[in-house]
Amino acid sequence: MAKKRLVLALGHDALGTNLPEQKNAVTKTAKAIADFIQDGWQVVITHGNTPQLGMIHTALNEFAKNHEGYTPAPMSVCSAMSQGYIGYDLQNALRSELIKRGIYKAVSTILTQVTVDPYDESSYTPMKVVGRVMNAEEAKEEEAKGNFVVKEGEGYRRIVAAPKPVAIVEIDAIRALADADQPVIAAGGGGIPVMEQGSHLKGASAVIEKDRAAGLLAKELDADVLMFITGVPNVVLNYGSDHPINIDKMTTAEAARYAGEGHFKTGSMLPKVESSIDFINAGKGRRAIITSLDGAKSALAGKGGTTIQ
Ligand SMILES: Nc1ncnc2c1ncn2[C@@H]1O[C@H](COP(=O)(O)OP(=O)(O)O)[C@@H](O)[C@H]1O
Ligand SMILES: NC(=O)OP(=O)(O)O
Repeated sequence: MAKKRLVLALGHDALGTNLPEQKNAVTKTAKAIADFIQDGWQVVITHGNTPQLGMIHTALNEFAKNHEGYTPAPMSVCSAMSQGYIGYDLQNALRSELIKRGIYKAVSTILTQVTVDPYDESSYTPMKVVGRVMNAEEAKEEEAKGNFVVKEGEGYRRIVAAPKPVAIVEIDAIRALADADQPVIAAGGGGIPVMEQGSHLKGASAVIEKDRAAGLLAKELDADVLMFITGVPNVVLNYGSDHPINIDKMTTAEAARYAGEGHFKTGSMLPKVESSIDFINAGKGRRAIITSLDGAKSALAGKGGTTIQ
């Protein structure tokens, strides 16, 4: 019997937000992923990247500002670096966990590019926050360069467009590894955003929402389950109020209705729910799960978490 395919989208909690945190977090995350593999799932992993991207972008660009001979690094190059860095930690943690369990499978990371539409409407309303907190003077300098900033507390942070993912360039390579039952990490950070210019792919100064890229990945791979591992065990209604209601199960029609009523926050829960609806409606017998790392195993077995079907 063919193995069932699981696309896992890892959020901040599963990765941490700096070097030591990530080193620790991936050890725990790898155990959860190894459990799925041991239980017979074929696993494809994707992940967020904004803390790592911010760290890399700040380090390179601040250094270049103050040191002759160094040039600033574009967002797309930093995105590629973040895929390499996160993939490196994750694939080694998972490889090690699998070996401990007597499972010998190559674990790889595919440097993944995702095409975006240069006229995507997100260009007009940048919303993805990246990088360190700046003071007012630095914020002005960014704006003078044509970049956008947003006020956050006492400081400012850069915001970039989050265009919709159109196509995953390396999808055939990802599928080949998944078909060979090799765990593969792909489309990290939503994929490196690129624009098609004839045969050339030009990096875009944007960040694709990883939840939307995860949905596309799951659709393209015809996955059985799309699971978002995030900071909460359940999706709730009336989020942020004093009377939240846990959702255990919802249909795509119910999910769309709740989304329309404003229960899911833009840029955090909303893209997870919308990607789930899109993934489920594009095939048969599919389900999406939104839960925390601790709840992941039982949610996949049908207990706990939020399931959309
Ligand atoms: N309706 C909701 N139910 C549960 N969590 C919500 C809801 N709306 C917004 N959230 C927030 O969304 C967060 C998860 O999204 P996000 O911060 O993007 O994390 P991740 O890095 O895991 O993708 C939760 O930790 C919670 O704070
Ligand atoms: N690219 C992206 O959406 O990353 P986060 O999930 O870390 O925000």
